[in-house]
Amino acid sequence: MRKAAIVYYSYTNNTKKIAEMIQHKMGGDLFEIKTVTPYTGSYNEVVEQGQKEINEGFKPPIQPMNIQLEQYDTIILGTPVWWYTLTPAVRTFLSGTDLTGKRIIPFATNAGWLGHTFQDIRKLCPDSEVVKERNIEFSEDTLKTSGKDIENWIEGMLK
Ligand SMILES: Cc1cc2nc3c(=O)[nH]c(=O)nc-3n(C[C@H](O)[C@H](O)[C@H](O)COP(=O)(O)O)c2cc1C
Repeated sequence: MRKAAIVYYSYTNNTKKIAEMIQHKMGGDLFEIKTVTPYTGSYNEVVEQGQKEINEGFKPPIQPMNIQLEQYDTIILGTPVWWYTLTPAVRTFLSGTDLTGKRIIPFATNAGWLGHTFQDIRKLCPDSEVVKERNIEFSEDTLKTSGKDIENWIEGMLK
């Protein structure tokens, strides 16, 4: 496998931790998706704002990422689950980036309600090969999915 790009968005760092675990185990380049306007306010306020954005299909502007896509044939894509789907910032990234012909390995961190996250990612990347998706559960900031399962999944990516 050629070098992979690990692209992720993370609001409370769970997804970031998994992205870093992947990089530590198999190498690759890390790219964080950041919104131009950060989410502010209490957690519950962000949960409410997130609901509104998901319902409206809002795509928040994201900061330039300077990712040279031609260097990668595989994109490992990490998103938290917000209201049963991918986060608005990851939607912006997928809508604005041509991933034709790329292999996409998505993972989603969540608190137990994955919803239709992977189906929605597939719809946004009709010209990519979306494979080996992985649901990773946390309880607040404690990892619930077994570390061994995650390691096996990461090792399986190299095959
Ligand atoms: C706006 C918002 C909506 C959320 N909606 C869901 C959900 O639908 N299902 C779920 O299991 N967890 C949901 N969560 C919890 C997060 O998916 C979970 O804590 C995730 O690991 C956070 O990732 P992060 O730390 O990388 O931001 C939501 C959190 C936020 C802030």
